[in-house]
Amino acid sequence: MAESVRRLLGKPGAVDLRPYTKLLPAIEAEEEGLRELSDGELTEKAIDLGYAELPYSQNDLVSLCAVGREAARRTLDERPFDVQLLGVMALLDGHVAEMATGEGKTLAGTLAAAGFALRGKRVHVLSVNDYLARRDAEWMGPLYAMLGVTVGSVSEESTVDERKQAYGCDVTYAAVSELGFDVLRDRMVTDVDDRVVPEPHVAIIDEADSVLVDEARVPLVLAGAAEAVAADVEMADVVRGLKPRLHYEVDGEGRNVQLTDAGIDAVEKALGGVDLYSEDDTSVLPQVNLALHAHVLLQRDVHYVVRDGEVRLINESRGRIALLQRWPDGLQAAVEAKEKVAVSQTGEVLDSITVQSLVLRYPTLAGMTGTAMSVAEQLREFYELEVAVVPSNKPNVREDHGALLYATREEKEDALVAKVEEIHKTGRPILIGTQDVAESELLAERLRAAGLESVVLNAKNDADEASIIAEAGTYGAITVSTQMAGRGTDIRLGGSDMTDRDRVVETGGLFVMGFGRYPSSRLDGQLRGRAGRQGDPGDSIFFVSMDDDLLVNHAPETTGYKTTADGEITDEGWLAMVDHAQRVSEGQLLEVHRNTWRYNKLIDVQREVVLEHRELVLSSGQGDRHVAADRRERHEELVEELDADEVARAAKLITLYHLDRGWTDHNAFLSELREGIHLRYLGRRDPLDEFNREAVPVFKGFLDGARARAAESFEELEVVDGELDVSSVGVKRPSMTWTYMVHDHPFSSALETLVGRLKGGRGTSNGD
Ligand SMILES: Nc1ncnc2c1ncn2[C@@H]1O[C@H](COP(=O)(O)OP(=O)(O)OP(=O)(O)O)[C@@H](O)[C@H]1O
Repeated sequence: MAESVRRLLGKPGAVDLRPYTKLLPAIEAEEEGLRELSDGELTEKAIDLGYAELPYSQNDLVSLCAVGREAARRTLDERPFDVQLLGVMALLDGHVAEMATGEGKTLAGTLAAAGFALRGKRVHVLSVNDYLARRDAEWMGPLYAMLGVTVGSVSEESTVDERKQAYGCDVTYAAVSELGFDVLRDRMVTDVDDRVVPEPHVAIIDEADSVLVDEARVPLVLAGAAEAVAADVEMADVVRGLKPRLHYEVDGEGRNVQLTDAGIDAVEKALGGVDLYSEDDTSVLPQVNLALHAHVLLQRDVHYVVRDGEVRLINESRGRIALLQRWPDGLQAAVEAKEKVAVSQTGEVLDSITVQSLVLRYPTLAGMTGTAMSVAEQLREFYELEVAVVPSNKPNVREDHGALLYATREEKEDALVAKVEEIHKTGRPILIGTQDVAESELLAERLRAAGLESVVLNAKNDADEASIIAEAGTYGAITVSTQMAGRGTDIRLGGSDMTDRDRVVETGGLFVMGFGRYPSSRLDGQLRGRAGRQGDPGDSIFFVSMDDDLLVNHAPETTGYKTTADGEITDEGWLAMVDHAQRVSEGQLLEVHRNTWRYNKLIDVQREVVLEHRELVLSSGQGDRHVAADRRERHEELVEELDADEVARAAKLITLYHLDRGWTDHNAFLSELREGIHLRYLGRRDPLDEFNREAVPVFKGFLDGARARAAESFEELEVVDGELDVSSVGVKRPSMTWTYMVHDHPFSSALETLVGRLKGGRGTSNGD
C-alpha cells in the first residue's frame, strides 16, 4: 500500500479514519461546482444544511465540507487540506482529533463548530486563555459569517451584557476558566434573567489534553466577601531563622516538611515560650506549619513568581503564570507573608466546580490537540472520548533523537551548552525547553557566559509570549522557554514574516532541545512538536541527568552506572530507566486524577440535587408554595396585607438564601471531612468509603433543613414601608464575589494533603 494512502487510514487503537477518507473525492467534486456560486448563494447552501437533525448523513457531510472549504478559501484565503477535513469529520462525530502543531486546528475546529451550529446546536469552543479565545473568534469571524453562523467571544473583561450577547451567538469562544466562572455565578442568581450561560449543547475543546487531563482536577472557585485573614508576618520571620535538618526535615520527594524536636523548641522560644502542642490553644501549630511549608517547600521562581507586588502562581502544566490561581487561603497568606507583600483578599467559598465536571455538562464533547494518543485511555475513562489520529498534511521529517543521559546536572548543562554552541555556528534557530522559570534564567546566564545570547520566555514575561515565540524560527535565534513554549502561536522558519525561510531551511530548520524530560511523555512531545511544522525540517533532543527530579523521584536505581570522561552514561539499560521513571510519574498523575474524580462524583451528585431544587424555586415558585404550606396563617395574613406577588418575591429570596447558605456550609463541611478522613485513614481503609459513609447521611437532611429555616425566617419577616424586608431576617447576598482557581485540588495532591494534615495537628508520620 502506498505510504500516502496508509497515512490516511489511521492508527491502531484510534478511531478508524476510513469512513471519512472515502468521502474526500466526493467533497472535492462537489467543491468544484461551488466555485460558480455568489457569496450569498454559498451562504444559502450552508444554511440549507440545517434542514435536518444531527448526525449528518454522508451526503450532507460531503456538502458541509465542500461548502466550508470553499467559504474558507474565499474568506481566509486558505483552502482546508484533506487532513483538516478528516479532523472536521472526527470532531463532528464527537472525537478528539489529534493534529500536530501547525496543522491548522483552528480552521478545522471552526468548520466543525459551524457544522454543529447549522444543525441547531449551540457550540462553545473552549480555549486555554482569553487571548486565544478572542483571537480565534475574530480571525474566523468572516468564515462563520459566510456560513451563516454567528460567533462571539467572552473574556475576563466582558460585561454581563457582553457575555449574554456572546453566549447568545451560535458559536462562542471562551477560556475554560471564564466559562466556569460564569456557570458558577449563574448558580447564585436570584432572578432568571441575570443568568448568562445557556443550556450546554456542544463543547469543542482546544488543547484538549491540557484541559481534560492536566487541568481536569483544578477547581474553579467562586468566593464571597468575608474578612481578610491576618498575615502572619511574625510566623514567616520565625521560620526564616530555622535551619534545614537541624530544625526541620523534608521528606524524600520534597513534598512534606516536619519540625524536628530542636525545631519545635526553637519555634516555641521564638514565639515567647508558647506550647505548640497545648490542648488549650491549637491555633498556633497550624500557622507555624503553614509558614514552614511556604518557606521550605514552595520556591520562588519555581512554584510562583512575585510580580507587581503580588505572589502569582505558576501553572505547572503550562509553565505560564496562572493569573487567577491561588493556594488555599491559609497557605496563600503564608507565602505572601514570606515574600512580604500585601495579603490578598480571602473569603468564603460559595461554590466550586472542577474543569472535568464543567465539561461533562455538555451532551456532546469533542476536542483537538497535538498530543492525545498517549492519554487516550484517560480520555476514554473519564470522558468517553475516542482519539482520531489525523495524519499531517505533509510527512513529518523532524528527527527525534534519543535522550542523552549524564551523571550530574553540571555535566548535562555543559553538554547542552556545547551542543548549542555547535549548532548556533551554523545559524540554525534553537529552542530550549526548561522545567521551570529559575532554570530558564540560569541557563540563559550560562549561555551568555559562553558568549551565546538568548531570549528567555517564561512566566515572568508571558505578555510578550506570542511575539517572542513567533520569532523563535529566525536565523541564529536562541530561545529559552519554560513549558509554555507559546502553545497556539506558530514558529515559522525564517521569522514570523518568513522572509529568511530558505536560508533557515538550508541550516536544517528549528533545533529543539529539552533540558530534562518532563513528568509525562506527552509534554516532551509537545516540546518536540514545536519543530517540524508542515513538513519543515527540524531536530529534537533531550538532555537528562541522574539528578533530575524525574529520576530522583521515580527511578528505581540511581547509582552504580559507568560514565564516559565527560560524564555521559551510554548504557542502554540506564537510558531505558529514564523512560521507566517517566512512566512511573505518568502513573502517579493518573492515580491522582482518578482519586479526585471519585471524590467529586459524590459532591457533584449532591450539587445536582441542590441545583435542581434551586431551579424550581427560581423559576416556578417552589419557595412560595413551601412557605405557604409550612406557615399557612402567616402566609395568608401577609398576602392579605400586601399582595401575593410581593409575598412570593420575599419567599423566593428567603428560600434561595437558605439553599445557598446551606450549600456553602455543606461545601465547607465536605472539605473538612475530606482532609480529616485522609488523616484518619491514611494507609488503613479506603478513605473514599469512609467519606461516602459520612457525607451521604449528612446530606439527607439538606433540603428539609433549608426548607425549615426558610419557613422560620418567613414567620419572622417584617413589613417595612409596605414591603417585606428580607434583610430583617438576615437574608443578604454576598456584597461582592470574586473567582479564582485553586492551584491543586483539595485532598488529591500532596500539597493539599499536607495542609489537611497541618490542620489536623502534629506531624506527618504518626498522623495523630
Ligand atoms: N489550509 C490551510 N492552508 C494554508 N494555511 C493554513 C491552512 N490551515 C491553516 N493554515 C495556517 O497554518 C497556521 C497554523 O494554524 P493553527 O494556528 O490553527 O495551527 P494549530 O494546529 O492550532 O497549531 P498549534 O498547535 O500551534 O496551536 C496558521 O498560520 C494558519 O493560517
